[in-house]
Amino acid sequence: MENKNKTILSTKGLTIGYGPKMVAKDIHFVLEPGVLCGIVGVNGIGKSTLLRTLGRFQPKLSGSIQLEGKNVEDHSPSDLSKKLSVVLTEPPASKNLTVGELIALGRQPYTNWLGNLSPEDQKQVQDSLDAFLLNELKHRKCHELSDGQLQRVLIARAMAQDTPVIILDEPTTHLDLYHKVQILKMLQQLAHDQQKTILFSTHEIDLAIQLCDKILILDGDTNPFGDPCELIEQKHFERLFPMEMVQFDAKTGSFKITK
Ligand SMILES: Nc1ncnc2c1ncn2[C@@H]1O[C@H](COP(=O)(O)OP(=O)(O)OP(=O)(O)O)[C@@H](O)[C@H]1O
Repeated sequence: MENKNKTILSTKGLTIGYGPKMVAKDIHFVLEPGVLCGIVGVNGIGKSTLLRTLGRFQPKLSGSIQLEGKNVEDHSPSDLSKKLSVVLTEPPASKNLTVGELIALGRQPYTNWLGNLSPEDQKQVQDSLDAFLLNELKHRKCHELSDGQLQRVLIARAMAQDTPVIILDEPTTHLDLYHKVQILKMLQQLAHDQQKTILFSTHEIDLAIQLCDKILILDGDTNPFGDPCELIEQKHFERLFPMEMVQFDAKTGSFKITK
């Protein structure tokens, strides 16, 4: 399943932040095609800042980000839009569009300036509608959707963009447990079946442990990265929250309130 020989996205000694303000440093990870990777860490530790930096929405402070063997800064904007798609937490400005129209926007990097869809573009849009169970909602306006439905549409748009790397900021926020699992399983399937590299931030640590191939823990110190089982064995989850409040149970891979 995993392609062990080919790195698609990696960071080395990456420091992120805003102007003079450093948010996190020493971020190292290496991701291959077909890998689902979760980023976890306490509120304000820098998960969104990292994703925004990887997507080039803001500059890194130091270190390197390599995308397909090239510094991410050296990709032209049009090249980048064919390599990396980003789903951020802000709702799209284009919520007045129908589901089909919003997903078709994912094909923008490939269409002419009129935005005409070729048969290949239409196939990608249809495949994305199918994969995220959106056919029945195709003609609905996006502002009429529930949070869970809208989240599926945004991910389907990223799938239609057909980039090897997809980055998502908290794709399961506001969803009930069933729909959190549904979204994460869809992401897992997209990663494994289509060899996409998918990186997302989440507070659902127990679900990430069960579903992700890799996890990056932003902890304000060494930022461990690895297989969920490895990270459990190395007791990294135990150190995530103050023990007097919550404790990690390595047997079940979940957190329990300290009595
Ligand atoms: N535009 C900004 N300018 C300056 N500092 C910012 C900006 N946006 C966020 N920060 C700060 O950067 C730090 C990291 O924020 P970030 O949103 O990346 O954390 P997070 O891990 O995603 O948090 P959460 O889990 O609460 O979403 C915080 O201290 C935050 O206040």
